[in-house]
Amino acid sequence: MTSNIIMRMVAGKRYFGEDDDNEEAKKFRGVMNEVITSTGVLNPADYFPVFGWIDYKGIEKNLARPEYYTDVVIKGIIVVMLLEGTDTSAVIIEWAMTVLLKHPEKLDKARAEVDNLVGNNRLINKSDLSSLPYLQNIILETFRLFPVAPMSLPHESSRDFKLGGYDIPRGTMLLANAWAIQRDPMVWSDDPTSFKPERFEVGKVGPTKVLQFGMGRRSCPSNGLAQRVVGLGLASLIQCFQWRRIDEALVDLIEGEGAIVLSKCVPLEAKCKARDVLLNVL
Ligand code: HEM
Repeated sequence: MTSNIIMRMVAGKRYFGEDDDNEEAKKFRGVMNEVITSTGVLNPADYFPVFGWIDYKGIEKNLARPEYYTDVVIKGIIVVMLLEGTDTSAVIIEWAMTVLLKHPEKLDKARAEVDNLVGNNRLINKSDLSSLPYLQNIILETFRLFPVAPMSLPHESSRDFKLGGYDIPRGTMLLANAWAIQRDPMVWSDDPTSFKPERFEVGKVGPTKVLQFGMGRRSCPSNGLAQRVVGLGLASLIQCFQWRRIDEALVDLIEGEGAIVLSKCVPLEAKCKARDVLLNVL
């Protein structure tokens, strides 16, 4: 879904779904897999320059270093949109479904909210999202516990400054540990490691404490698009299907390692059954 949205924006084409058997679609999916695998990894040389000199993991030799805007750079921008815009939204929807399957009573509450608002004879659309506060709180709580970019993206200090008593020289790479901040008991006093969408109910903790899109002038430029894609994606899954765990075992919350995007270690597997609304509208 997320790849199709971005590719429709970039080239007016879809490469997943009904028409996914043609050669162009196969080639596109192959290229995307390769790009996600090679750019999603953390490069140890960013943290310890010595790894760059010996080109540990062979990452450096694959890095293009463009000097000016060419077709290659423009292509790079499109690839950034695909990279930043597909995996991120898909991963957070997967985490949200994971925690909801772990807490079926919260899934029931979200389904009741969607059913009450939308009913049984139409599919949810983007104008419904602002009237679904519990769904929004579920998304916020998922972002809090499983920030898509747990260390944000690397920034660089533009001048010397002091932070927490440390001197930080100009040109230092700075990473904000959103994962730790969002589980910090000093900020989240009410059981910070538990999944509690209710903590964001009006009058309690403000949503601005969650840094899911970063902060400042380099924060995510697609914040609005991403919120709508994640909201509509998750709400549609809840509205259209009845979800169950594949067996009695609890769903695991184990995080994958070593990537910029925080995905699950093992992809979520679940059982689903179409709900009446799908039969009514299709
Ligand atoms: C759930 C979805 C998404 C999340 C959680 C997310 C999160 C982030 C975060 C944390 C950053 C780094 C901010 C910082 O350095 O302070 C970022 C940057 C960025 N994101 Fe997103 N993003 C999402 C979706 C998207 C989409 C859909 C696009 C494009 C279509 C996109 C494009 C970008 C770009 C281009 C940057 C770099 C901005 C810059 O360096 O100035 N993101 N995003």
